Amino acid sequence: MTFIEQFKKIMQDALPTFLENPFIKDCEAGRVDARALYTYIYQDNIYLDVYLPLFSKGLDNFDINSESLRQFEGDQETEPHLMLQKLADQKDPAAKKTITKEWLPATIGYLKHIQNSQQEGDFIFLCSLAACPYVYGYLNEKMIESGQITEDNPYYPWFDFYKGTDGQLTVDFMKVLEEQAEKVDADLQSRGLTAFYQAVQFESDFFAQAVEDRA
Ligand SMILES: Cc1ncc(C[n+]2csc(CCO)c2C)c(N)n1
Repeated sequence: MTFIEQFKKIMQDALPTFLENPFIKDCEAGRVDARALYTYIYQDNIYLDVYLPLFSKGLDNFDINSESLRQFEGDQETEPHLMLQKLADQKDPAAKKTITKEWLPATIGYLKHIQNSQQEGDFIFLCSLAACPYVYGYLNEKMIESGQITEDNPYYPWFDFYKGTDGQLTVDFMKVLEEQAEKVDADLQSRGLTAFYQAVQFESDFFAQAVEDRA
């Protein structure tokens, strides 16, 4: 298996975990839990404040200038957040005042994981950064393809957004990873896969924590 095939295998194996995730299950059922959505958006803003500058650094390390990857610099994901916020506003705008302003555990854990990966070197760092685009691109595409999210689902625009924008992003990111993987030894490759695997788990925890925070 090539390095990228192993990445894909990790993602495929993780898919059932995402499909059982309470946040994703709400989406699939078209259920709107306003508080969970406001919490997700709030935590995601915290996450992106730290992640996006790191993402830029990760790309700089390898002189990556692909347009599809660079377009995310400084983009706080306003568009997808507004899609979820609209659903929450229609359902229960008062829920917004009840969300916690603290950094939740998966937000902290995920960001720490990426920062620890950065300490381990450029290659491991890049692997840990890859889960963010890969999970959203893969999961959202799969759920639309399989008919789990159809056009009449209120979350359809959100799923379609990531499916649409991240197809090329994932392709470009994987190309860079494959090129870099060829330059490192088997031990580093395996540590890179572990860093990616752990980041994928944090993506799932990140969704779930928004729902688990229900009072
Ligand atoms: C926790 C979390 N993970 C992934 C994304 C999606 N996302 C954020 S930036 C970006 C492009 C660069 O990786 C993508 C796909 C998110 N919003 N929140």
